[in-house]
Amino acid sequence: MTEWTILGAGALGCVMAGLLRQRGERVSFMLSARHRGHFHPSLDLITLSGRHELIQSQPRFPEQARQVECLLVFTKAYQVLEALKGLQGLPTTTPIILFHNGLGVAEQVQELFPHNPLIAGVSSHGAMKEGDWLVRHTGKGETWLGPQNEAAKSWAHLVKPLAAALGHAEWSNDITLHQRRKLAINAVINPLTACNNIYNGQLLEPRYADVLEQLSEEVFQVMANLGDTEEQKDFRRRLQQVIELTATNYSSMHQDLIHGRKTENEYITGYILAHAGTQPVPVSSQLYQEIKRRGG
Ligand SMILES: NC(=O)C1=CN([C@@H]2O[C@H](COP(=O)(O)OP(=O)(O)OC[C@H]3O[C@@H](n4cnc5c(N)ncnc54)[C@H](OP(=O)(O)O)[C@@H]3O)[C@@H](O)[C@H]2O)C=CC1
Ligand SMILES: CC(C)(CO)C(=O)C(=O)O
Repeated sequence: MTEWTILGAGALGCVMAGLLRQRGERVSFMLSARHRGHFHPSLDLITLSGRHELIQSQPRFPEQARQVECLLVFTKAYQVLEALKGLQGLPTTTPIILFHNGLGVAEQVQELFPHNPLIAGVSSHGAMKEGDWLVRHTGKGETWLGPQNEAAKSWAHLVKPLAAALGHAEWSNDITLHQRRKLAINAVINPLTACNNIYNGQLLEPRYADVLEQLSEEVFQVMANLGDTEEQKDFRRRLQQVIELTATNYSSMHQDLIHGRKTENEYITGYILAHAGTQPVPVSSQLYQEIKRRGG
Protein backbone atom coordinates (compact mmCIF):
# COMPACT_ATOMS: atom_id res chain seq x y z
CA MET A 1 0.00 0.00 0.00
CA THR A 2 1.38 3.41 -1.01
CA GLU A 3 2.25 5.82 1.79
CA TRP A 4 0.78 9.31 1.29
CA THR A 5 3.16 12.00 2.49
CA ILE A 6 1.48 15.29 3.27
CA LEU A 7 3.58 18.42 2.90
CA GLY A 8 1.70 21.24 4.66
CA ALA A 9 0.23 20.14 7.96
CA GLY A 10 -2.28 22.99 8.01
CA ALA A 11 -6.08 22.99 7.90
CA LEU A 12 -6.66 21.12 4.64
CA GLY A 13 -3.57 18.88 4.83
CA CYS A 14 -4.56 17.66 8.31
CA VAL A 15 -8.18 17.01 7.30
CA MET A 16 -7.02 15.04 4.26
CA ALA A 17 -4.56 13.08 6.42
CA GLY A 18 -7.37 12.31 8.85
CA LEU A 19 -9.76 11.13 6.15
CA LEU A 20 -7.06 8.92 4.59
CA ARG A 21 -6.07 7.41 7.96
CA GLN A 22 -9.73 6.68 8.74
CA ARG A 23 -9.77 4.47 5.63
CA GLY A 24 -6.67 2.64 6.86
CA GLU A 25 -4.26 4.35 4.44
CA ARG A 26 -0.60 4.89 5.42
CA VAL A 27 0.03 8.60 5.99
CA SER A 28 3.05 10.65 6.99
CA PHE A 29 3.61 14.39 7.39
CA MET A 30 6.64 16.11 5.86
CA LEU A 31 7.21 18.79 8.48
CA SER A 32 8.95 22.14 8.35
CA ALA A 33 12.01 22.94 10.45
CA ARG A 34 9.95 24.58 13.19
CA HIS A 35 8.64 21.15 14.22
CA ARG A 36 12.10 19.69 14.78
CA GLY A 37 12.79 18.52 18.31
CA HIS A 38 9.14 18.96 19.31
CA PHE A 39 6.91 16.23 20.60
CA HIS A 40 4.57 15.38 17.74
CA PRO A 41 1.14 14.68 19.23
CA SER A 42 -1.66 12.79 17.55
CA LEU A 43 -3.80 14.87 15.26
CA ASP A 44 -7.23 15.69 16.72
CA LEU A 45 -9.72 15.73 13.84
CA ILE A 46 -13.20 17.14 14.46
CA THR A 47 -15.39 15.37 11.94
CA LEU A 48 -18.39 16.83 10.09
CA SER A 49 -20.64 15.38 12.79
CA GLY A 50 -18.58 17.07 15.54
CA ARG A 51 -16.91 13.89 16.83
CA HIS A 52 -13.23 14.04 17.85
CA GLU A 53 -11.03 11.40 16.22
CA LEU A 54 -7.40 10.89 17.16
CA ILE A 55 -5.28 10.34 14.06
CA GLN A 56 -1.84 8.72 14.18
CA SER A 57 0.66 9.54 11.46
CA GLN A 58 4.38 9.32 10.85
CA PRO A 59 6.40 12.58 11.14
CA ARG A 60 9.11 13.05 8.52
CA PHE A 61 11.70 15.73 7.73
CA PRO A 62 13.23 16.83 4.39
CA GLU A 63 16.32 14.58 4.73
CA GLN A 64 13.91 11.63 4.45
CA ALA A 65 12.65 12.83 1.04
CA ARG A 66 14.18 9.72 -0.57
CA GLN A 67 11.54 7.56 1.17
CA VAL A 68 8.54 9.54 -0.13
CA GLU A 69 6.26 7.41 -2.34
CA CYS A 70 3.53 9.93 -3.15
CA LEU A 71 3.65 13.61 -2.15
CA LEU A 72 0.48 15.63 -1.53
CA VAL A 73 1.27 19.35 -1.21
CA PHE A 74 -1.13 21.37 0.96
CA THR A 75 0.85 24.54 1.62
CA LYS A 76 -0.37 27.96 0.50
CA ALA A 77 0.48 28.79 -3.13
CA TYR A 78 3.32 31.13 -2.11
CA GLN A 79 4.89 28.46 0.14
CA VAL A 80 4.98 25.61 -2.39
CA LEU A 81 8.33 26.33 -4.05
CA GLU A 82 10.22 27.00 -0.84
CA ALA A 83 8.81 23.83 0.74
CA LEU A 84 9.69 21.71 -2.31
CA LYS A 85 13.20 23.13 -2.66
CA GLY A 86 14.04 21.35 0.58
CA LEU A 87 13.09 17.98 -0.93
CA GLN A 88 15.79 17.62 -3.58
CA GLY A 89 16.29 13.98 -2.54
CA LEU A 90 12.79 13.10 -3.78
CA PRO A 91 12.92 10.09 -6.16
CA THR A 92 12.18 11.16 -9.75
CA THR A 93 9.39 8.59 -9.90
CA THR A 94 7.48 10.07 -6.94
CA PRO A 95 4.30 11.85 -8.04
CA ILE A 96 3.85 15.39 -6.71
CA ILE A 97 0.22 16.49 -6.29
CA LEU A 98 -0.35 20.22 -5.81
CA PHE A 99 -3.55 21.24 -4.01
CA HIS A 100 -3.12 24.97 -3.49
CA ASN A 101 -5.67 27.52 -4.68
CA GLY A 102 -4.81 29.84 -7.52
CA LEU A 103 -2.60 29.24 -10.54
CA GLY A 104 0.93 29.90 -11.68
CA VAL A 105 2.98 27.69 -9.36
CA ALA A 106 3.01 24.36 -11.24
CA GLU A 107 5.20 25.72 -14.05
CA GLN A 108 7.90 26.56 -11.50
CA VAL A 109 7.55 23.17 -9.78
CA GLN A 110 7.99 21.53 -13.18
CA GLU A 111 11.33 23.35 -13.58
CA LEU A 112 12.45 22.24 -10.12
CA PHE A 113 11.39 18.59 -10.62
CA PRO A 114 11.39 18.10 -14.42
CA HIS A 115 11.10 14.30 -14.28
CA ASN A 116 8.52 13.74 -11.56
CA PRO A 117 4.89 13.06 -12.44
CA LEU A 118 3.24 16.41 -11.65
CA ILE A 119 -0.46 16.35 -10.82
CA ALA A 120 -2.84 19.20 -9.99
CA GLY A 121 -5.52 18.70 -7.37
CA VAL A 122 -8.64 20.78 -6.92
CA SER A 123 -10.63 20.21 -3.76
CA SER A 124 -13.75 21.84 -2.43
CA HIS A 125 -13.57 20.25 1.02
CA GLY A 126 -13.60 22.80 3.82
CA ALA A 127 -11.08 22.75 6.66
CA MET A 128 -10.28 25.01 9.60
CA LYS A 129 -7.41 24.95 12.02
CA GLU A 130 -8.65 25.38 15.60
CA GLY A 131 -5.38 24.83 17.43
CA ASP A 132 -2.08 22.99 17.35
CA TRP A 133 -2.82 19.61 15.73
CA LEU A 134 -6.54 20.34 16.09
CA VAL A 135 -8.51 20.70 12.84
CA ARG A 136 -12.15 20.79 11.91
CA HIS A 137 -13.58 19.32 8.73
CA THR A 138 -16.12 22.02 7.83
CA GLY A 139 -17.47 20.78 4.52
CA LYS A 140 -17.47 17.75 2.29
CA GLY A 141 -16.67 18.50 -1.34
CA GLU A 142 -15.38 17.13 -4.58
CA THR A 143 -11.76 16.39 -5.38
CA TRP A 144 -10.38 16.39 -8.92
CA LEU A 145 -6.91 15.32 -10.00
CA GLY A 146 -5.32 15.69 -13.40
CA PRO A 147 -1.95 15.57 -15.14
CA GLN A 148 0.27 18.63 -15.46
CA ASN A 149 2.93 16.80 -17.50
CA GLU A 150 3.40 13.68 -19.64
CA ALA A 151 4.83 11.61 -16.76
CA ALA A 152 1.64 12.16 -14.74
CA LYS A 153 -0.70 10.69 -17.33
CA SER A 154 -0.30 7.13 -16.06
CA TRP A 155 -1.25 8.01 -12.45
CA ALA A 156 -5.04 8.15 -12.79
CA HIS A 157 -5.31 5.10 -10.50
CA LEU A 158 -4.49 7.37 -7.54
CA VAL A 159 -8.08 8.57 -7.48
CA LYS A 160 -9.43 5.20 -6.38
CA PRO A 161 -8.09 5.20 -2.81
CA LEU A 162 -8.68 8.94 -2.60
CA ALA A 163 -12.33 8.53 -3.62
CA ALA A 164 -12.78 5.85 -0.98
CA ALA A 165 -11.35 8.12 1.72
CA LEU A 166 -12.74 11.50 0.66
CA GLY A 167 -16.16 10.45 -0.62
CA HIS A 168 -15.41 11.71 -4.12
CA ALA A 169 -12.30 11.89 -6.30
CA GLU A 170 -12.11 11.88 -10.07
CA TRP A 171 -9.44 12.16 -12.72
CA SER A 172 -9.73 14.83 -15.41
CA ASN A 173 -7.43 15.20 -18.38
CA ASP A 174 -8.45 18.87 -18.45
CA ILE A 175 -7.60 19.76 -14.87
CA THR A 176 -6.76 23.35 -15.88
CA LEU A 177 -10.45 23.86 -16.55
CA HIS A 178 -11.32 22.79 -12.98
CA GLN A 179 -8.55 24.99 -11.59
CA ARG A 180 -9.67 28.02 -13.58
CA ARG A 181 -13.32 27.53 -12.62
CA LYS A 182 -12.38 27.40 -8.95
CA LEU A 183 -10.07 30.36 -9.37
CA ALA A 184 -12.86 32.37 -11.01
CA ILE A 185 -15.05 31.92 -7.93
CA ASN A 186 -12.17 32.79 -5.60
CA ALA A 187 -11.27 35.84 -7.72
CA VAL A 188 -14.73 37.27 -7.04
CA ILE A 189 -15.46 36.24 -3.45
CA ASN A 190 -12.02 36.46 -1.84
CA PRO A 191 -10.81 40.00 -2.63
CA LEU A 192 -14.28 41.56 -2.22
CA THR A 193 -14.85 39.99 1.20
CA ALA A 194 -11.27 40.73 2.30
CA CYS A 195 -11.30 44.39 1.29
CA ASN A 196 -14.78 45.05 2.69
CA ASN A 197 -14.23 43.02 5.88
CA ILE A 198 -17.41 41.00 5.39
CA TYR A 199 -18.36 37.34 5.47
CA ASN A 200 -19.23 35.64 2.18
CA GLY A 201 -23.02 35.89 2.52
CA GLN A 202 -22.87 39.68 2.86
CA LEU A 203 -21.91 39.86 -0.81
CA LEU A 204 -25.60 39.30 -1.54
CA GLU A 205 -26.60 42.53 0.23
CA PRO A 206 -27.91 45.20 -2.19
CA ARG A 207 -24.99 47.56 -1.46
CA TYR A 208 -22.53 45.06 -3.04
CA ALA A 209 -24.74 44.25 -6.07
CA ASP A 210 -23.00 46.64 -8.50
CA VAL A 211 -19.44 45.74 -7.59
CA LEU A 212 -20.31 42.02 -7.54
CA GLU A 213 -21.81 42.37 -11.00
CA GLN A 214 -18.81 44.28 -12.40
CA LEU A 215 -16.21 41.97 -10.90
CA SER A 216 -18.07 38.82 -12.01
CA GLU A 217 -18.23 40.21 -15.54
CA GLU A 218 -14.47 40.97 -15.58
CA VAL A 219 -13.51 37.55 -14.26
CA PHE A 220 -15.95 35.78 -16.56
CA GLN A 221 -14.56 37.61 -19.64
CA VAL A 222 -10.94 36.76 -18.77
CA MET A 223 -11.84 33.07 -18.43
CA ALA A 224 -13.84 33.17 -21.67
CA ASN A 225 -10.84 34.74 -23.45
CA LEU A 226 -8.72 31.90 -22.09
CA GLY A 227 -11.05 29.46 -23.83
CA ASP A 228 -13.55 28.47 -21.15
CA THR A 229 -16.89 27.85 -22.83
CA GLU A 230 -18.98 28.11 -19.66
CA GLU A 231 -21.97 30.36 -20.22
CA GLN A 232 -22.19 33.52 -18.15
CA LYS A 233 -25.50 32.53 -16.56
CA ASP A 234 -23.95 29.21 -15.45
CA PHE A 235 -20.97 31.00 -13.97
CA ARG A 236 -23.28 33.40 -12.10
CA ARG A 237 -25.35 30.46 -10.83
CA ARG A 238 -22.21 28.67 -9.59
CA LEU A 239 -21.01 31.84 -7.89
CA GLN A 240 -24.36 32.38 -6.22
CA GLN A 241 -24.38 28.76 -5.00
CA VAL A 242 -20.90 29.03 -3.45
CA ILE A 243 -21.80 32.32 -1.76
CA GLU A 244 -24.97 30.77 -0.34
CA LEU A 245 -23.25 27.53 0.73
CA THR A 246 -20.45 29.43 2.48
CA ALA A 247 -22.62 32.38 3.56
CA THR A 248 -21.49 32.37 7.20
CA ASN A 249 -17.78 31.79 6.40
CA TYR A 250 -15.06 34.36 6.13
CA SER A 251 -13.11 33.67 2.95
CA SER A 252 -9.53 32.49 3.25
CA MET A 253 -8.26 35.84 1.94
CA HIS A 254 -10.35 37.70 4.48
CA GLN A 255 -8.94 35.53 7.29
CA ASP A 256 -5.36 35.87 6.08
CA LEU A 257 -5.62 39.64 5.74
CA ILE A 258 -7.26 40.18 9.11
CA HIS A 259 -4.65 38.01 10.86
CA GLY A 260 -1.79 39.87 9.17
CA ARG A 261 -0.79 36.83 7.09
CA LYS A 262 0.23 36.83 3.47
CA THR A 263 -2.69 36.11 1.12
CA GLU A 264 -2.92 34.18 -2.17
CA ASN A 265 -3.73 37.48 -3.96
CA GLU A 266 -0.85 37.03 -6.40
CA TYR A 267 -2.11 33.61 -7.55
CA ILE A 268 -5.82 34.49 -7.67
CA THR A 269 -6.48 38.13 -8.60
CA GLY A 270 -2.88 38.37 -9.89
CA TYR A 271 -3.70 35.56 -12.33
CA ILE A 272 -6.72 37.50 -13.63
CA LEU A 273 -4.58 40.62 -14.17
CA ALA A 274 -1.81 38.63 -15.83
CA HIS A 275 -4.25 37.02 -18.28
CA ALA A 276 -6.52 40.01 -19.00
CA GLY A 277 -4.58 41.00 -22.13
CA THR A 278 -6.25 44.10 -23.58
CA GLN A 279 -9.47 43.57 -21.63
CA PRO A 280 -9.96 46.25 -18.96
CA VAL A 281 -10.19 44.79 -15.43
CA PRO A 282 -10.51 47.92 -13.25
CA VAL A 283 -12.22 46.30 -10.26
CA SER A 284 -9.75 43.42 -10.10
CA SER A 285 -6.82 45.87 -10.39
CA GLN A 286 -8.16 48.05 -7.61
CA LEU A 287 -8.78 45.11 -5.28
CA TYR A 288 -5.36 43.61 -6.08
CA GLN A 289 -3.61 46.89 -5.21
CA GLU A 290 -5.69 47.38 -2.07
CA ILE A 291 -4.79 43.93 -0.73
CA LYS A 292 -1.12 44.59 -1.47
CA ARG A 293 -1.34 47.99 0.21
CA ARG A 294 -2.72 46.30 3.34
CA GLY A 295 0.23 43.91 3.41
CA GLY A 296 -1.54 40.87 1.97
N1 LIG B 1 -8.75 25.35 4.19
C1 LIG B 1 -9.60 25.05 3.25
O1 LIG B 1 -10.79 24.80 3.49
C2 LIG B 1 -9.16 24.97 1.80
C3 LIG B 1 -7.89 25.35 1.40
N2 LIG B 1 -7.53 25.26 0.09
C4 LIG B 1 -6.19 25.66 -0.34
O2 LIG B 1 -5.27 24.72 0.20
C5 LIG B 1 -4.03 25.36 0.52
C6 LIG B 1 -3.73 25.14 2.02
O3 LIG B 1 -4.74 25.81 2.77
P1 LIG B 1 -4.85 25.70 4.35
O4 LIG B 1 -4.66 24.30 4.77
O5 LIG B 1 -6.08 26.42 4.72
O6 LIG B 1 -3.55 26.57 4.77
P2 LIG B 1 -2.72 26.51 6.13
O7 LIG B 1 -1.96 27.80 6.22
O8 LIG B 1 -3.60 26.10 7.26
O9 LIG B 1 -1.70 25.33 5.88
C7 LIG B 1 -0.51 25.44 5.19
C8 LIG B 1 0.52 24.63 5.95
O10 LIG B 1 1.71 24.54 5.16
C9 LIG B 1 2.78 24.42 6.05
N3 LIG B 1 4.06 24.79 5.44
C10 LIG B 1 4.41 26.01 4.95
N4 LIG B 1 5.68 25.97 4.50
C11 LIG B 1 6.12 24.70 4.74
C12 LIG B 1 7.37 24.04 4.53
N5 LIG B 1 8.41 24.67 4.00
N6 LIG B 1 7.50 22.75 4.91
C13 LIG B 1 6.45 22.09 5.49
N7 LIG B 1 5.25 22.67 5.72
C14 LIG B 1 5.09 23.96 5.35
C15 LIG B 1 2.45 25.34 7.18
O11 LIG B 1 3.10 24.78 8.28
P3 LIG B 1 3.88 25.64 9.37
O12 LIG B 1 2.79 26.31 10.13
O13 LIG B 1 4.66 24.63 10.08
O14 LIG B 1 4.74 26.61 8.60
C16 LIG B 1 0.93 25.26 7.29
O15 LIG B 1 0.55 24.44 8.34
C17 LIG B 1 -4.23 26.84 0.16
O16 LIG B 1 -3.76 27.07 -1.14
C18 LIG B 1 -5.75 27.02 0.21
O17 LIG B 1 -6.17 28.09 -0.60
C19 LIG B 1 -8.36 24.75 -0.86
C20 LIG B 1 -9.63 24.33 -0.52
C21 LIG B 1 -10.14 24.45 0.82
C1 LIG C 1 -15.04 29.07 -1.75
C2 LIG C 1 -14.37 30.05 -0.81
C3 LIG C 1 -14.55 31.45 -1.32
C4 LIG C 1 -15.08 29.86 0.50
O1 LIG C 1 -14.81 30.83 1.43
C5 LIG C 1 -12.90 29.72 -0.74
O2 LIG C 1 -12.43 28.80 -1.38
C6 LIG C 1 -11.95 30.55 0.04
O3 LIG C 1 -12.35 31.18 1.01
O4 LIG C 1 -10.76 30.54 -0.34
